[in-house]
Amino acid sequence: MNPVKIGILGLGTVGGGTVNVLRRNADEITRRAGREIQVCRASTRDLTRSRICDTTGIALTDDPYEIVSDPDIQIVVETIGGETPARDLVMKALANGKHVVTANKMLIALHGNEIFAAARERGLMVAFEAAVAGGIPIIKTIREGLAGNKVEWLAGIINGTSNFILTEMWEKGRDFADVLQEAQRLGYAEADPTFDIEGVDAAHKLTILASIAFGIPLQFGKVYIEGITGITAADVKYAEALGYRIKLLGIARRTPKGIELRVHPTLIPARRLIANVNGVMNAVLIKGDAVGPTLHYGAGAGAEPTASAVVADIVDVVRTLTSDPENRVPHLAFQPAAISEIPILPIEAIETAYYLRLSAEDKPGVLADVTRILAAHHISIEAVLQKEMPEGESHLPVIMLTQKVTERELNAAVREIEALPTIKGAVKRIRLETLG
Ligand SMILES: NC(=O)C1=CN([C@@H]2O[C@H](COP(=O)(O)OP(=O)(O)OC[C@H]3O[C@@H](n4cnc5c(N)ncnc54)[C@H](O)[C@@H]3O)[C@@H](O)[C@H]2O)C=CC1
Ligand SMILES: N[C@@H](CC=O)C(=O)O
Ligand code: NA
Repeated sequence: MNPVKIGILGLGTVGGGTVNVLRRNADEITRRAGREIQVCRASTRDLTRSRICDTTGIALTDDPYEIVSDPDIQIVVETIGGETPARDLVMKALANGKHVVTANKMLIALHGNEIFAAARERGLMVAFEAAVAGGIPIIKTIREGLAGNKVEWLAGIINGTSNFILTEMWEKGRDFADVLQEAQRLGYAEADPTFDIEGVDAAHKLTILASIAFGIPLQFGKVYIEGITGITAADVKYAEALGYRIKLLGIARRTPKGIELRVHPTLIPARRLIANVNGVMNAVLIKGDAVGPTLHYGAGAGAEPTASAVVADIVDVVRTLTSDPENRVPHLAFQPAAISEIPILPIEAIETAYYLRLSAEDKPGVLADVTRILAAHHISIEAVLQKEMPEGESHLPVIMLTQKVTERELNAAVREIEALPTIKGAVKRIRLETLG
């Protein structure tokens, strides 16, 4: 049988890694797919730049539109990233009858509904395993492996760059900006790294996970997003003293009132496996009603871990080239007509426990005022940590862990605490989840 011909758009970290894995494991991959896979063409913006892969036998172009309209290409692999021109290229590839494999979470989170509809109309596949948690086969796990469950909630460390930064700050006390530069050098970060550190990349991935876990449309605009830029080395140290680690988590939870969708730094008990997921590694904890909690761990970014997912998708597409499109696994796990509009809750309605850090004057009665305000808002305190006065400072750091409270109630209490003359500046708050 003739080889299946593929064209790759973008030969950077992920595109280059994909070529390397396809070449190195060609025999194994052919045995699995049933057909030889041949990368015929690839596009890259700068044809003269050195790259991580050998391009012998691959026709290079700086015009990706040539590839999506090439009648010989059966599968287009999109590893350019971003919205423009990726969206247009993917839509054109589909219009030209090509299956698509993409690593682009932004594209799927923002335009997946439209892209999958176009693919369905033409009986084509759009595979996106690399878009969430890099090399962890999490899309396949939820869509197929957990199909018998009602998913209750999931919580994931789904941005490798920010986990790398938090780990280096926690283990080595390194500077934020310094570690971010290293993540960029290693190819982990997005083209615009603010997406990583401000939680946007994790929110793109959470949008996709929530959709396939609960059978809801992709709704990036409804995710509450808070990144890690406000986390200081002191917060990491205080959390540790209380038995917690701080991780950037994406959380999606089904409640009787609606669905929580949120990305924010979170204190997690240090004894939990997920609290010990460090560096660029990702992990997704999923609670299904039948299976209970399952934890999925692996590299969340980097050339070959991500290529592992891209190549698996290519193999999936090749295997199904001859099968009836109607019988394939639906893009968003649920049958298109069964996708339902369960409401997404606003962040004020969500209940969590909190870590609060305040700067308080060192005199009697100050803590009593704070606890009085918390009690008036029915907020119970789980633990208090009072630190020595830092040198040259006029106020003491006081850390409190609360029990669960709605964000609305906590905001009201924090406003009153911040208005106390004995409290300096803003009260720092980080949400806390026990994930039990
Ligand atoms: N780097 C990683 O570890 C991971 C990246 N991803 C996703 O994979 C995609 C690619 O990321 P990387 O490989 O890291 O990016 P990269 O910057 O290393 O490579 C991008 C490639 O696309 C080409 N390109 C960029 N803009 C273009 C344009 N306007 N027109 C034509 N070509 C263009 C560049 O020349 C380069 O070859 C993104 O969607 C990213 O979010 C997903 C998982 C992990
Ligand atoms: N920038 C992303 C890359 C993988 O999706 C990350 O750091 O996780
Ligand atoms: Na994945």
